[in-house]
Amino acid sequence: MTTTFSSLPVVELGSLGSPSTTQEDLGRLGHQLYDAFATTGFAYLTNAPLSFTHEDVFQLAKEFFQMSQEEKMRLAKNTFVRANSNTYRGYFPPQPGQKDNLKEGFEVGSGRAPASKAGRRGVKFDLSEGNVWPAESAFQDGRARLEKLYSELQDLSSILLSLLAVELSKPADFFASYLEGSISTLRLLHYPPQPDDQDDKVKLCCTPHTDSGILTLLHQDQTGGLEVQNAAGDWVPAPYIPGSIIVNIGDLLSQVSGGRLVATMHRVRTSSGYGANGDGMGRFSVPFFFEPGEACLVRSVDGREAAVYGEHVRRKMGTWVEFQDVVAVSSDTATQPGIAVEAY
Ligand SMILES: O=C(O)CCC(=O)C(=O)O
Ligand SMILES: [Fe+2]
Repeated sequence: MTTTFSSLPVVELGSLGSPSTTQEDLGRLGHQLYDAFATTGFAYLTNAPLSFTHEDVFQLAKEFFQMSQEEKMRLAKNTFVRANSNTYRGYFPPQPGQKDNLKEGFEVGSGRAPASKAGRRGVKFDLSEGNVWPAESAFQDGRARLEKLYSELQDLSSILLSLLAVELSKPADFFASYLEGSISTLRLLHYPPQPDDQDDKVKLCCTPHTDSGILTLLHQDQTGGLEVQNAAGDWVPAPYIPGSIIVNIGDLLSQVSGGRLVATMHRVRTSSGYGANGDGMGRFSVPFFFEPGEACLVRSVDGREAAVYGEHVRRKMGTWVEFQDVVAVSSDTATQPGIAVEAY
């Protein structure tokens, strides 16, 4: 159960990167994380052991979205460009019909070659497919930087999960099987600036939802707009705190914990301005979704719930805006060669 929190707790992770960390330090961190996820479902993490600064991450996101639309559409999922074979990884353009979810994104998986193509040919969404990348000339060493960021966020998720396992009275390696063939997703998001209508209605660029999976690590820029719902139904702002990332848990981890931990509703309001940096580019965020392997059998700590992870994703996909039927794309993109404009 969430509480009537009015701000998100802050968990200081500095000791994780230190060679003198003791078991006691780790135990303390585990308690703090458990408390945060049991009451709020969300926390700010400070001093996370990442080699990337906040600026590095958003520099990377901006470099990606500033590429030409043509280069980005070359990476579009085949929902948007019939000629492309990527079904699950890659670029999705803003969909004008999605007024409260207006965003473009780029999704990257582990990049590991899938064990076998058998049984995967012809599936509508291949959850284990490889990544697609912009041309080196358009994105310089962006691929290497994204792969490194992915790997550091995967390692951090794995450490956080081992701390949580202990809090759930399980061995620290309780979640180790989730790492085998893990299909975690690193998503770059850009919410383009929106016109400032002169009325009092709340305007959203990401509608209320809970994350569906295990653990999310979110980098957000200084624009603000992220809000988290407390037990009273109030939307509590979760603005960027310098040097922090946000962590929250998804529906599946809530089930795994036997309901001890909560997956909390959140949304993003559009800001009236044009992004915190006054650069007129809108808002950027970079969520990383820690995910088990497609074939991973996910069990609850008290042996009740069980789901095969890939099946869980396929069940949830219908609720993800990026995978809802694409009825139209903008006329700009529709006139590009090779782009199919039709429902699937
Ligand atoms: O953009 C954000 O800050 C949040 C995005 C989000 O909640 C999501 O992609 O699940
Ligand atoms: Fe989310």
